[in-house]
Order: sequence, then C-alpha cells, then structure tokens
Amino acid sequence: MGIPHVLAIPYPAQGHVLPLMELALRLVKNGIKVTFVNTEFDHKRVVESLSGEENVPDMMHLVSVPDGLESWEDRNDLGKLTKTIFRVMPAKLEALMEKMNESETDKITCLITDESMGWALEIAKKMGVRAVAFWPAAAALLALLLNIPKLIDDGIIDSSGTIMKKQMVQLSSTMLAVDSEHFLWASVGNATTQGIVFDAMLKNNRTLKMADWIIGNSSNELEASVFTLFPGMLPIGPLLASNRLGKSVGSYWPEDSDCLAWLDKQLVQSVICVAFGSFTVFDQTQFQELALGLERTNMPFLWVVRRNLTAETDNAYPKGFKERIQGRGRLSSWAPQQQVLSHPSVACFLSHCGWNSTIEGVSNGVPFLCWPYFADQFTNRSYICDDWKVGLGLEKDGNGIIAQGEVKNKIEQLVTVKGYKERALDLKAKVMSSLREDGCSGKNFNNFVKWIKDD
Ligand SMILES: O=c1ccn([C@@H]2O[C@H](COP(=O)(O)OP(=O)(O)O[C@H]3O[C@H](CO)[C@@H](O)[C@H](O)[C@H]3O)[C@@H](O)[C@H]2O)c(=O)[nH]1
Repeated sequence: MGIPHVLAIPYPAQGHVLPLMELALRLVKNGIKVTFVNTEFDHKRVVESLSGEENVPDMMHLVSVPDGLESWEDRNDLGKLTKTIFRVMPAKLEALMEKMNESETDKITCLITDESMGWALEIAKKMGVRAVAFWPAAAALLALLLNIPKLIDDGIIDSSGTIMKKQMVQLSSTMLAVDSEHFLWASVGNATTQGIVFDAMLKNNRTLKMADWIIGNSSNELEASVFTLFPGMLPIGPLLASNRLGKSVGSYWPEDSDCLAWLDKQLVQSVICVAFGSFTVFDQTQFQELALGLERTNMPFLWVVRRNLTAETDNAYPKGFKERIQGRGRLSSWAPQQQVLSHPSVACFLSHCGWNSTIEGVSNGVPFLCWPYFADQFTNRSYICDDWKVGLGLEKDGNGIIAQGEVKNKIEQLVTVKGYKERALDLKAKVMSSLREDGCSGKNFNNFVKWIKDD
C-alpha cells in the first residue's frame, strides 16, 4: 500500500472544524495524506483567514462541497442547515470520492467524519473504505445520545424528543447528572428546529454502528467514568496546536495576533480572558451588564467581541465604556485563543463552556467563570464546577439577567479564593500526561495511526 489517504469531513461549525483540522494535521505529521472537506461556505472563510500563512502542509488538501444553502442564508438556523446537509451533501461527497478514486495516488483509504455527519459513514461503507467517527464534544454527551431509547422507555422524553419529565438524569452512579431541560437538542432553537436536530441525532445513532473506530477529543483523565461505561469510544485528546508545536488552523475569522503583544505587557496572572466561541449571542442589556461587570473588576481584560456577538456590536457598549477602559481592557474581534490561554498573564477565563474552550482552558491550568449559552455547554459547566472544581458558575438574577455585580463578585472570588488555580494546575498535569507515548490518549492515537497505515 502507498501513502494512506484520509478524507476528513467536519460538521460545519467552528467548534467542529478546528479540532478535526487539528487531528488532520497530526495525521499529516505521521506521514498520512489528508483531504479536508469543508462546506463551500466554510472553505472560503477558512482559506481567507489563512492567507499569507504557511500552516497548511503539502500533504493536506483543502477542498469543498456545497451545503445546499445559498450564500446569504442563515447558517445559525440549525434546523434549516441540518435538513439541507442531509439532503444535498451525501451525493456531492460521493461524487467527490468517486472522482478521487479514479486516480491510484488519490484513492481514499479511510474516511473520518464528524459524528454529526453520520451519513458519510454509510457512503464510506458502500465504497469499501474504512470508516471512523470523530466526536468533538464531551464523551458524556455522546453516551447520553446513545441512551435516547432508554430515555424514551423511562418516559423522560417522548419519541420525538420532547421533554416529558424535568429531572436529573444519570447514566451511571459515577457519571455526571444532566438536567433533562439541558438535553442537547432541547436547547437549540424553536420546537421545529429541536425536532429536526433530534431526528438527525437518531439517524446518527444508527450510522454510528458502521464506524470501525469512534474517537473523541477528550481524555480518560477528564471523563474516566464515561469511557468505562462506553469502552468503544477512544479518547485521543486534547487536540491542541501546541502539541505539534504549531499554530491552530481552521478559524473562520482572521485572528488579532497583536493581542499577544498586549498580553506580554501585563503582569503574570492578572488578565481576565473573555470569549464565547462562535455561536453565543447577547441581547443589548446583557452585553452592557457584562461590559460594566468587567469594568468594575478593575482588572485588565481581553474580551473577544465577535462581530455578531450582539446586534450592532460597535454601538452596543455602555456610554463612555471604551474611553474608561482604555489601556486596561483590550477588545478583539477574534483572538488566537489557544495561544492566549497559554499566556502567563492570563488569570482566569470567562467562557461559554464550548467543549474546545473547556479543554483549552483545562490544558493550560486556567480557572473558569462559566456562562453557558446553549446545547452541551451546561454539561461542560457541570464538569468544570461540580466535577473538576476548577471554576464558578455565573447565576442569573430575578430578571433573568447575569448582572454586573455578579460578574465582578464571581471573578474576584475566583482569583482570590485559594484552591481554584491549584486544582486547575493539577488537572492540567493529569490531562497533559495522557498525551505522552505511555498515556491513554497517546497510546490510542498511536494505535489509530498504525491502523490507518496497515494494509
Ligand atoms: O476569539 C476566539 C474565540 C474562539 N476561538 C476558538 O474557537 C473554538 C470555539 O470552540 P468551542 O469553545 O467549542 O465553542 P463553539 O464555537 O461555540 O463550538 C460549538 O461546538 C462545540 C463542539 O461540539 C460545542 O461544545 C459548543 O457548544 C458549540 O457551540 C475554540 O477552539 C477556540 O480556541 C478562537 O480561536 N478565537
């Protein structure tokens, strides 16, 4: 067999593209050729944000297929996006693979797909190609999804995913309890969207059975009880650019690298890093309370204010805010987050608790302030606050708002009360040891590479 050729297919969302790209780059480093298939919409953004950079090696090719939506249509409408993906992408992917297979050197030997694009596993099997499912979120979430039939039997949800009982659900006595109201599909959009997403999850559960491997961006040190209950899933994380001594690739937006020079000028462990991933949206009141809360801490802060974090972002700040925080507060539209979190000046991370942000903070020993927005982020908050005890959750007041006083008080509590930083450093050491040759994630990854290279 010549050089193995992997086709990698992410779900089209920032928190899915980045970790699969990281996995792809690690495979390339191990002598495997990778073709990375983004949607056309994402491909354009990723390539644009890469311009002038030399982070994509020769053995990695970036290609695209359409997602079925027009360029102007709203890709944050997860119902619509999910429907068109399932309708349009399978035939496009199959055609792409057939074309590649016409050439002996381009022949696909293995397909790795995000679990949420489970239909690709079917195509791989049909074409006689090895099939791998990649799970980019907490393993606990996949375990819960695979238990949907039991949730229905127990009357917690009905057969269309509607929550019938509000209760905590625990799959085993050692696993995290999840509030049924925070089930993944139950917090995305309106009832129609939730139904479409739930249906897609059922389909993905079925296709997952076709996977030769299920690998995840987690580690045994973070979720041991899940991997005991669910031995078929192998953790290979955390997948971080620093592990291969490179820069993160796959951002949708150009990074403000200058913020690293700004961090260089700050005192050690003095800065609040604030970032909410790629989906979170704030209304005007909440946005302003956050701004005022950060201002009231009197600490330096680096706040990632994505262009669409709130409506009319430029005019959304409280009156005089930018002038008052000058020099102390740095506003950035998209930061090199992994590098930021590894910077010695960072004291804590105010985060929406997306899984990538969670493991990036953990891998750098940074304590968290948790402000989950939707989907799996509530479970990730429980891990951070209740299980690993490396952070504090922000609570809403009687008006359903996280008020400026709450932001200020919790940040002060986090950085002054002894224990959070110590536990965060302890967890970091455990998680990073997993990546060593003799660590759990390290061994799993090496076995995986061997399997891909085997005839
Ligand atoms: O200024 C920024 C902000 C973020 N990031 C990166 O963007 C990624 C964001 O991923 P994540 O923290 O997981 O958040 P989302 O983009 O919101 O990810 C989606 O996908 C995740 C994985 O399934 C889920 O856990 C989240 O809930 C879901 O919203 C991370 O790698 C960050 O380092 C940057 O590079 N710069």
